[in-house]
Amino acid sequence: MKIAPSILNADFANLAHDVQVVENGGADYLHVDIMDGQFVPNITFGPSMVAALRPVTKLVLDCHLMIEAPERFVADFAKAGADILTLHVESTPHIYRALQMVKAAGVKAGVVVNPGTPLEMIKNVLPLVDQVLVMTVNPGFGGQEFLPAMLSKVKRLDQLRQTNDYQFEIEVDGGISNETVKACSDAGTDVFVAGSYVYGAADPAQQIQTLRNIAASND
Ligand SMILES: O=C(CO)[C@H](O)[C@H](O)COP(=O)(O)O
Ligand SMILES: [Co+2]
Repeated sequence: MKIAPSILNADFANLAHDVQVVENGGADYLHVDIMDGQFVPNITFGPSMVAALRPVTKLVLDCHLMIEAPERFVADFAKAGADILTLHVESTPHIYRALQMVKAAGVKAGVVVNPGTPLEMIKNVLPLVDQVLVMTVNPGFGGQEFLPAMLSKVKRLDQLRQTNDYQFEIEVDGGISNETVKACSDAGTDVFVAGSYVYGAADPAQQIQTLRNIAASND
């Protein structure tokens, strides 16, 4: 199981410090939310943020690209030091080619589906990817409510993976907290993104530990 704090909810004026806090607190990935104001109704940052983060952390940089035609920026994010590039299937008519570009750049490739997008849309790229991200909120903002209907999507994805011996990890993103992490774990999730639950608390390291404990518990 992996915990991936999202810097969307960190203090941007003290980002290196906030990254250190979750790295020392046992995080596995650092989730970097890239938004372009087109694909989603919000703007964050681009490859220069990834380049700035690279020397200050050993954490895996798990970059979630919420941008139109992400294939335009694959080379820039790879050069900046991204470890995983996860692309929305809804963001390009050329998802297969875009994922091939990610892999050719030596970066792990992920595909992501919005809550309204069926798994049928990504069936043909499942043999290609290292990670499948199931959005458990509509993308664009942190602090939204978890959508429980997405649990059946995670379960079906896990079944597809077992039946076909696919190698990808399943990640969930949006509304992950002490109240929702266990259901996601039971459904077959490997990687848990958490923004406001981790950074909205006084002790982010404790929050990471709590998520890990609850996800791994047997009750
Ligand atoms: O991709 C995202 C939003 O589009 C973020 O990763 C996600 O919302 C994390 O924030 P929170 O845990 O507060 O829901
Ligand atoms: Co995200």
